[in-house]
Amino acid sequence: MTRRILRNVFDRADPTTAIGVAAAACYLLYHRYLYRAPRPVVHLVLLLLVPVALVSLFARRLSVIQQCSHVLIYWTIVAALTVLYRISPLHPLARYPGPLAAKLSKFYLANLIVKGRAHENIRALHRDYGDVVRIGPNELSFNRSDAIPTIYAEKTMPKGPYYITRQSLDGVVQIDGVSDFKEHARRSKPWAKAMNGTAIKTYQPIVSSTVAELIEQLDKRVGGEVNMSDWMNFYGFDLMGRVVFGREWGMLREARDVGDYCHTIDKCVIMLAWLSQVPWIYPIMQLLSPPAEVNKMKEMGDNSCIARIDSGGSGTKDLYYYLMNEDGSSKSQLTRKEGLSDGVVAIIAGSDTAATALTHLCYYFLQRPECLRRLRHEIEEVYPSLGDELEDLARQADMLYLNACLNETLRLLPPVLTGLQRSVEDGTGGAMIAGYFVPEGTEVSVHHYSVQRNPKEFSPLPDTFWPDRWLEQDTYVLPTGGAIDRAQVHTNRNAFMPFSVGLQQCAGKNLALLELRAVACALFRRFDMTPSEKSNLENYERGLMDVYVTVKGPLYVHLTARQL
Ligand code: HEM
Repeated sequence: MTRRILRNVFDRADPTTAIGVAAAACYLLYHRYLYRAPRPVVHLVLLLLVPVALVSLFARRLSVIQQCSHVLIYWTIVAALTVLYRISPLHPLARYPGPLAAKLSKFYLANLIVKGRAHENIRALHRDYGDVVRIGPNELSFNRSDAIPTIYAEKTMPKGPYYITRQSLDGVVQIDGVSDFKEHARRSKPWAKAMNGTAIKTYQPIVSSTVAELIEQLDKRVGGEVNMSDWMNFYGFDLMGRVVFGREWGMLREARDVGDYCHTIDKCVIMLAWLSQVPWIYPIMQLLSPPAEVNKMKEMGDNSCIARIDSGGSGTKDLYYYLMNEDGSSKSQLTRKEGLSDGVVAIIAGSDTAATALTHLCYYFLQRPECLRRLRHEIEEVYPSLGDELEDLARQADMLYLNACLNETLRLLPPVLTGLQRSVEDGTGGAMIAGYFVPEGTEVSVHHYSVQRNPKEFSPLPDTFWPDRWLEQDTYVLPTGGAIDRAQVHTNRNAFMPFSVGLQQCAGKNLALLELRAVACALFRRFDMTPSEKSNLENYERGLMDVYVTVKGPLYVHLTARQL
């Protein structure tokens, strides 16, 4: 009976109209419910099974070629409706300006990522279009410090679909991809314990001995040419291996990228940053076998974590000791899979970012040697005896000029340049951000590379390395010459967010600052640096790739030992 009715309907219905109605329904489903990275099976059903099944119902009236062309019509209608709606005045973000290509598709941002220039491109968009720019069909970028608390600190906006790449095939999410606030609170508890004052004190001897090894190696290379970018990577990696698991990578000792891990991580982050911009592709990619680099990165972390978990703990108070609750002092416990996943995060999040910040610091001192001389003066004042700066790291937290130099480096070139996407959740009715109404279902972020160079937040000379802006003084001498008084210097600390802000900010900030200060004090006290013939300082910034974290090029210098 039903079959007969259906046959009657399909005998009378116009195939093109039927396919058009089905395509419109498919579009509405995607638009209303499925725009956030659905499972591959949903694409398969809606984009393949539905049109193929539909044309097969008309098989008696359509030739094979006509059937194929009707499937094509279906796809074209879905695509056309998507495009038209995105650029129409009916779209909830229609009032926000931005390039046409960005309004049409996330491939616009993905393309910027592949080229590595997203940080500069988005800044240019803010210059052209204003403080709030539509950088994706459903995405806004803010270049305003008053957007920071609402987006990051008020616990109302969870992480956006960008973070889908933090999810593994078996459903475990790395801590930096956990969007539910309650679940995040559970996952971050062990991190808080691993980064409190007591834990940090236990890491200090490890930091000191790793810095000492770096210095020893650089000492052997005095008079020659040294790629500081490589050496900072070796340091960052070795330190994280030791602090996190007590593991020896031996990069400083062997003066090379042992296991090719630094290089592998760079390749992985480029791939993941691209995929994060088009999150609907990620579940499809997960069905394929992962690229060799991803396997290698996973293997590197897993090898260290599995050995540690299986041995029942080492008893050494390193980061993993706290993370895995090896002393049993905490009620909440990460599962084995969560422990594996966060162990890899610790290595990657901690090694690469710190190495990048230190290389940038060297770059700025090459540009402004007078700043280096002033820092050295402060180091020698705080540590009159050589060697103390390696023994007593606690004093470094209060070194005003040192911290001003680090802030200035992290302001101009934060190691995480673009990203930190959050969502205005469905069902909230939208949100007011910095005086702008943002409808629900919108992804938002503050572009910290832009906001940290915004003249309304940092002036004068927002693009110049000028550590003095972080100091409280009555008068300031400008790097361009001339003096200005305090009222003319504007430094908005609330616009400074290299570690992000709020509950989901960098879990390793305290350790990061400890290691940055330690290297700066020991390195610049002992060595002078000049750019080598191979290094073209003007091209250094142009060579940086913004792939969420920064992939940096070489920084060649000549090292000279100072008379101490
Ligand atoms: C200069 C060095 C560093 C910088 C600039 C930095 C920056 C950041 C930023 C911006 C985030 C927020 C990411 C997001 O919301 O998408 C983050 C998260 C994180 N960082 Fe760092 N980081 C640094 C060093 C470290 C170190 C040394 C560790 C520790 C091993 C670490 C561990 C983490 C973890 C676990 C998260 C995720 C936190 C969460 O989602 O709760 N970072 N970092």
